Amino acid sequence: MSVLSIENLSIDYRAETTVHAVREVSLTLERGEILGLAGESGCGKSTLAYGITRLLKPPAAITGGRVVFSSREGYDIDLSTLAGDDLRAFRWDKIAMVFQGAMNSLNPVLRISEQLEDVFITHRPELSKAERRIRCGELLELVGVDRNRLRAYPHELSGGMRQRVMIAMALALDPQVLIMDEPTTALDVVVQREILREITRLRSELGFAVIFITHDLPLLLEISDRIAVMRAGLIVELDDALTLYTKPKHPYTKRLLSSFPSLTGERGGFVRTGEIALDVALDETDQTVEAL
Ligand SMILES: Nc1ncnc2c1ncn2[C@@H]1O[C@H](COP(=O)(O)OP(=O)(O)OP(=O)(O)O)[C@@H](O)[C@H]1O
Repeated sequence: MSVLSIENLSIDYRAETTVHAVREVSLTLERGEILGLAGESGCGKSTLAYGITRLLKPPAAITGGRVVFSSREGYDIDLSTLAGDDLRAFRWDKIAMVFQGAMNSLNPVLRISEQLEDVFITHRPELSKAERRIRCGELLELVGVDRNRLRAYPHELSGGMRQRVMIAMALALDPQVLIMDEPTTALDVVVQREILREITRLRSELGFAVIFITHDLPLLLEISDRIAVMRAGLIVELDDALTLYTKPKHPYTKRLLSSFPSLTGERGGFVRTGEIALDVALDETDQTVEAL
């Protein structure tokens, strides 16, 4: 059962010359799956993410296609029919996003509690102050941050913790889809692994689907159920992670795979076989830390 269906979506940047950044992309996101979107810089990954959520600003324009959301309650919404407040509400409620460097978008002069509470004040006005407080504490603990950090200001938290706060904020309203664009790229590798583990755990616990965007193919092979490979605005290959790794069809996918030595070396430690692969990778990072 799909939760999101992208049908022939095309997006142009209409600057001095027109760039066809996304070209008739069709994809379905199944309920509860992690779909990885891979491809080198400039291939259109972020434009696609912004297009799905209709966060594009001029000179970007959707020139064709549509995105349909199928709720777990059983109704469909064509996102192009939403505008203004409806669209904003929809974004937090049903589809939430975590973008690269999102942690830097926390307001430096407000405590974490105020920023988390804001989401509830705006979208769940029926909650009492006490209920909001409880929810905020629960949310922080959900992403592995102690609830006494609610009183902290952003600068008092590490980058990894701030990114966890952003993930908590994205999950506040129990969305059905989470779009993550390079959410861990700015973090060191140990923190990155911890956060990825958290995302896969939360996905199993809460059942949301994820579109995970990164140029880091080894990382995608670990965490994704399926992977779409994008090149010059087109999806050139889409398959389950293991098949894509073991039997890539498109020459570009083969090239992309061979550009990561960790994938072609003897160890092959990055091959995804579910949680175990992630644990192995984590153990390896732990050992590296110990060795240091
Ligand atoms: N504001 C803009 N005006 C004109 N062209 C743009 C604009 N933003 C992006 N593009 C072009 O659209 C194409 C897709 O860019 P996009 O940022 O979506 O790629 P990406 O795969 O997400 O890259 P990265 O991983 O570097 O973020 C590129 O050719 C880029 O140069």
